[in-house]
Amino acid sequence: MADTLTITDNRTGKTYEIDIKDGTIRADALRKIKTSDDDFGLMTYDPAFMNTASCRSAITLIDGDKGILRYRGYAIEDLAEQSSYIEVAYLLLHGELPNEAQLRKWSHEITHHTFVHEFLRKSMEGFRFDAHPMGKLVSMLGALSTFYPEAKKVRDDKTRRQEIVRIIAKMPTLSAWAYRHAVGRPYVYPDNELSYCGNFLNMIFRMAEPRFEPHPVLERALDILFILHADHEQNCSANAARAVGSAETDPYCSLAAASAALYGPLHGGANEAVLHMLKQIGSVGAVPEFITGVKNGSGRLMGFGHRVYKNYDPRAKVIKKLAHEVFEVTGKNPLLEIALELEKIALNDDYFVKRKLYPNVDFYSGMIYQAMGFPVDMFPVLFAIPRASGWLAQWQEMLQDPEQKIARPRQIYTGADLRPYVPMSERATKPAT
Ligand SMILES: CC(=O)SCCNC(=O)CCNC(=O)[C@H](O)C(C)(C)COP(=O)(O)OP(=O)(O)OC[C@H]1O[C@@H](n2cnc3c(N)ncnc32)[C@H](O)[C@@H]1OP(=O)(O)O
Ligand SMILES: O=C([O-])CC(=O)C(=O)O
Repeated sequence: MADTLTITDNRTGKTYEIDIKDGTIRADALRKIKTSDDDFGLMTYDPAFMNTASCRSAITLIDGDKGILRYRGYAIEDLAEQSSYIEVAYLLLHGELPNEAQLRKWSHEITHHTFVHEFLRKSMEGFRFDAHPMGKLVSMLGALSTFYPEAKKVRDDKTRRQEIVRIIAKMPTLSAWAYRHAVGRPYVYPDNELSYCGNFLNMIFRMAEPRFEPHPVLERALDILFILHADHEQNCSANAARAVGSAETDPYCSLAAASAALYGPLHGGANEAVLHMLKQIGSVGAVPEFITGVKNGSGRLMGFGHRVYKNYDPRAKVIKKLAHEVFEVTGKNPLLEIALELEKIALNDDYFVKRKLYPNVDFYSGMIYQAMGFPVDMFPVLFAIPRASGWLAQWQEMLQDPEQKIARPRQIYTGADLRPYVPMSERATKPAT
């Protein structure tokens, strides 16, 4: 339903009439009301785009107040229970669940692109022994672009599909090699007989011939975690993938940018930060004092809070339940008790209740990864592997949207007015900084 909003600019006294449709003001409605060359028109000031829809998307729906997450209309809980990560990746990218033949073809294609060029394996050797695996992954994704110059044809449907398959296939290989480099063990090549997660676990943990045999509960748990992490609409890293991709940059570099965004502790790096926080707290008895510190500004409660969810993150609910199933096999992660106590106290504390701060996807996932034997610095990498399918779905949708243009927000200029250049001899002397 169309409606009209009348706005008066206090500075110029001009009045503007703006069309609103379905609760949304379109930016072109603002642009069109520019009345003369010395009129800058109207602009929205929305730091971090908290109230600005940067795109239209049919991929993922979040209802943050109700704690609902759906991929292409399917509830995340149903997908976690009944689907597989490879099927979900297909769903995100194609819009529909695959039939049997489509799934077979899709899995086959991905399985047969898992190998990466030997030169990349060698370039891993250039990193320091203690390099963070996420730093290595970001670099390796950028480096991959140099092996596939044809990927620059981003407007070509066939090329795009080829690169999508390659990236989903190669993410586990690069990630596993980043780990093997850190621990000084020989790299394990992909095994095309194995499932997506089975192959990844083999490349990570294999110590002797013929293969690493994961416990089926743990292999399935990893697959469920991959499903839960696959997409999350316009989060910081998807936004980075779209923004960089909007310049028609190739998908490897666009995903390197997305991975760099994910690396941050306020985003995908939070799973790593949660583990450090729980270790630092050290005991259930120390939780109340830690919470008091957070309320007094000592730092944030990592794994809590979300830009969109003002209710329990539905992924965290599934992960919390999954943690108990995993611990039946691995034994309980001793940090679980501290996490449960943190959640209990926070959810009953006015500070967190008033701000609607609940556990997010990163709160419990790390405890599962740790129980499976992954080192803490691999946690953001474990997030990036499945998120690649979401980034690629967002990137593809952006390129296919005829309304999408290069990402280029405006600004409110707060600097000096025009002033004459000051010769060096007339500048005030200040000590060099
Ligand atoms: C996969 C993901 O990316 S999920 C998110 C992972 N990140 C984390 O877990 C890090 C901890 N959480 C946070 O830093 C934030 O909640 C974010 C970054 C996720 C969301 O941030 P925003 O939507 O910008 O919320 P904002 O920073 O404005 O916080 C709103 C209020 O809640 C407080 N707050 C938000 N999160 C937390 C937290 N985890 N611990 C303590 N206080 C918090 C803020 O201090 C602020 O309080 P104020 O109104 O008194 O100033
Ligand atoms: O949506 C967000 O802002 C962060 C998040 O939970 C995700 O990317 O999974």
